[in-house]
Amino acid sequence: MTRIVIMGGGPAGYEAALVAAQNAAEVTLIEPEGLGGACVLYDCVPSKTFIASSGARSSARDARELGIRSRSEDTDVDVAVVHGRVKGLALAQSADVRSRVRREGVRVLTGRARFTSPTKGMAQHHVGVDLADGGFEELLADVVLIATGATPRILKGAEPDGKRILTWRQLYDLPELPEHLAVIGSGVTGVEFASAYTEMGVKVTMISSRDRVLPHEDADAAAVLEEVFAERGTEVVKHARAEKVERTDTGVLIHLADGRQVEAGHALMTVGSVPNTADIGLERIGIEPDRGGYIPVDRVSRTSVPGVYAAGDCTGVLLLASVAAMQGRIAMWHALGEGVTPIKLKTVAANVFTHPEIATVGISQQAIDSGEVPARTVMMPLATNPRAKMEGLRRGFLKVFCRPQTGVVVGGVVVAPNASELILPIAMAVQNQITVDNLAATFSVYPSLSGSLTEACRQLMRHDDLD
Ligand SMILES: Cc1cc2nc3c(=O)[nH]c(=O)nc-3n(C[C@H](O)[C@H](O)[C@H](O)COP(=O)(O)OP(=O)(O)OC[C@H]3O[C@@H](n4cnc5c(N)ncnc54)[C@H](O)[C@@H]3O)c2cc1C
Ligand SMILES: NC(=O)c1ccc[n+]([C@@H]2O[C@H](COP(=O)([O-])OP(=O)(O)OC[C@H]3O[C@@H](n4cnc5c(N)ncnc54)[C@H](O)[C@@H]3O)[C@@H](O)[C@H]2O)c1
Repeated sequence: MTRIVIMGGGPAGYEAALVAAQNAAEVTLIEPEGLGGACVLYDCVPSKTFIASSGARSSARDARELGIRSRSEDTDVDVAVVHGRVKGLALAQSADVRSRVRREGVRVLTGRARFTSPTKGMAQHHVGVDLADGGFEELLADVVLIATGATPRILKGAEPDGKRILTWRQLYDLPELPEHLAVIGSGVTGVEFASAYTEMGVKVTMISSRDRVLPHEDADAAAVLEEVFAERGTEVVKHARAEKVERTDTGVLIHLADGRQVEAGHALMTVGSVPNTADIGLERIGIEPDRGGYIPVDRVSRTSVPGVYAAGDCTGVLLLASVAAMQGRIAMWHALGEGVTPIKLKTVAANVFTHPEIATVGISQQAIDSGEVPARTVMMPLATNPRAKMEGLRRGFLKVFCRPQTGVVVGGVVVAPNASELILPIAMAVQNQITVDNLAATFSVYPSLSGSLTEACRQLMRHDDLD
């Protein structure tokens, strides 16, 4: 029986454990915090639960435009209930994962793992576990999966104190909503929290080191978000690199690299993450992390050392729960000799959970505009969609990209309140190489937002095949 040891119980680790157990391996999973990992306990699940509450407040506000009013004009936020719900749901989800992996026969150890192999190049790997109860156990493994994830990056001079200067993991311990929150860093994490707190009625100031928010996402989508921020009074301070965050009597003072200063009540640091790869004994087996500390892997999750795989955020390959889980499963299928398709990043659908949401899949507009990928494009504003009008949606759009000659769909963007759901047909088209003609001929419900997808595809059909 193949002995498999998995370091880390996040989506990469626990999904791998399930696959390995189902394929008759002897599996031990080591995790110090709780199953589901940082994803379930601190990052993805809590933030999306908080965003669900902020979305409920937005719906109450937006309902007024549709003629529905509550007796009081004010919508109160019960922070204790919101935070309690966030933490409770995370713990419940973690417990669900724990019972699922246990049911499959996985041995779970609560502790911290590291390589303890005496020399490099051994056929079997030694993994030492510093157990939470103070004990130590050493395991012998034929295959090891490193799935240790990442933690919030700490900016020197802006060390979080959990009171006024916060990482996103400390937000749900605040006794009240901040009066004025400065969000430092305008990547996906930063804009999701900026949007959620804006929708909660908090005054928010975004500190963006670039000329726009979401520098790595679709520029038109980022522009929509900036419009919404402007309409809701959320200021975006651009070309602004925070150098230091200082505590004051009433809150925080943020010192920017160009000498500007921004005052706020609380500062939320969303300046990226660092992989948890420093203290796991990689040097003992001969794995050299890259400059960012990430573990290099190939498309079936192999590291440079035979029998050692890595998956998830510790590899730096698209930091998404869905990708982490797929890398973990692929690693196990490969290690156990099952047929496996290498991971295809161009088919990954992702969503930014702002208000409105931004969902993307496949080739980006930027890759097309730069000439890197030849494609025809269409952009349909939702404002012309009948269902959007009925729902009072003024902003948002849908983009579809296809190959110039064949019409095969290669990518798309959706900006809409439920973009995370609307992206699926485009993702299916990209994954299965479906053409715009096929999508155009598909019945969509009338009236529906997805009607804009079939309409977009009809527009892309109108072309000269001899182009
Ligand atoms: C605020 C936020 C929101 C996000 N929202 C989304 C989202 O909506 N959708 C999405 O797809 N992705 C989202 N992500 C990204 C997603 O959370 C990560 O991609 C995902 O958690 C990666 O899974 P993982 O298994 O690699 O690592 P993690 O979930 O980080 O799990 C790794 C685990 O390894 C454990 N560990 C560390 N060191 C050791 C050791 N030495 N021994 C044993 N165990 C160890 C840790 O305790 C941790 O529990 C979000 C990220 C952030 C920061
Ligand atoms: N909905 C989701 O799926 C979701 C949500 C959150 C995060 N994630 C994943 O996590 C990844 C990381 O996102 P992230 O936003 O945490 O990190 P990031 O590294 O993408 O963004 C951090 C931002 O902070 C800026 N920054 C760094 N130092 C700064 C400073 N001193 N002052 C001002 N700005 C500074 C950087 O320029 C960057 O734009 C994403 O790419 C995504 O894959 C996904």
